Amino acid sequence: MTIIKVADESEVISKLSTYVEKISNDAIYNRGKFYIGLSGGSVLKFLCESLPKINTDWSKWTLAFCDERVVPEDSEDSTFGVYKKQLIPKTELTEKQFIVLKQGVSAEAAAKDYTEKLKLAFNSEEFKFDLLLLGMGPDGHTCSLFPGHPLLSETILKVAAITDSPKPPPERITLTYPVINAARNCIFAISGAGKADMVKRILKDKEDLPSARVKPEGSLYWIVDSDAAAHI
Ligand SMILES: O=C1O[C@H](COP(=O)(O)O)[C@@H](O)[C@H](O)[C@H]1O
Repeated sequence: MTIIKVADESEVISKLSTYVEKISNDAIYNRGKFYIGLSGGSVLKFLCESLPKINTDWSKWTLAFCDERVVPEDSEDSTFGVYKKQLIPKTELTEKQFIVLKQGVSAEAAAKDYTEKLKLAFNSEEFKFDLLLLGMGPDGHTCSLFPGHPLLSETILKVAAITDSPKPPPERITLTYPVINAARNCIFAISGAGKADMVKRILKDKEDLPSARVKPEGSLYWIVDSDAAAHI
């Protein structure tokens, strides 16, 4: 694990640009494609600012979601809805490159459908992402994997439904650890004093919280600004 401490949110954003540019270009050079998993919450804002700055072959990108809320695409809670408005117009990406949630079905049906879409995208039963961009909530959750939730032990499903998310909205789908931990790279991007206690509990005290269970086969990076890193 590599912990990268930076001054502030703007440096989190520029560090993210550097890493995503390098990892995407390495993947495209070595395998001709780049598979990335995006998160919502604060990471969404960081990515909408950092991704347009990078130099890459956008046509080789396939973008999926580490988690997504089961809401209409035009809802402000829809993670894809925000990327559609705030990222796509600033890059050469097209909507077709995003693997999106099926609309108008239950969380369980959406998770099954998302699994099938990932099988097609990867042309495999194994979903090996080049990069997952992750956020961490103040309770230590990542993706839609929350402390104490039974989904933390999921080993069969690759994409699971959750209908009792403690953070609204309650219905979501999420990648599970077998997929997360198969990734070639995972990056957490964390900013602000509101995350400082949890950053300490995970990175210093090594508490067994959802974000601490991200231990990919590949590389793990935590980009943390000085407010979030205040206690480590
Ligand atoms: O609900 C969610 O929360 C986490 C963390 O969000 P943050 O705003 O505290 O950074 C996010 O990573 C996840 O994708 C999202 O659905």
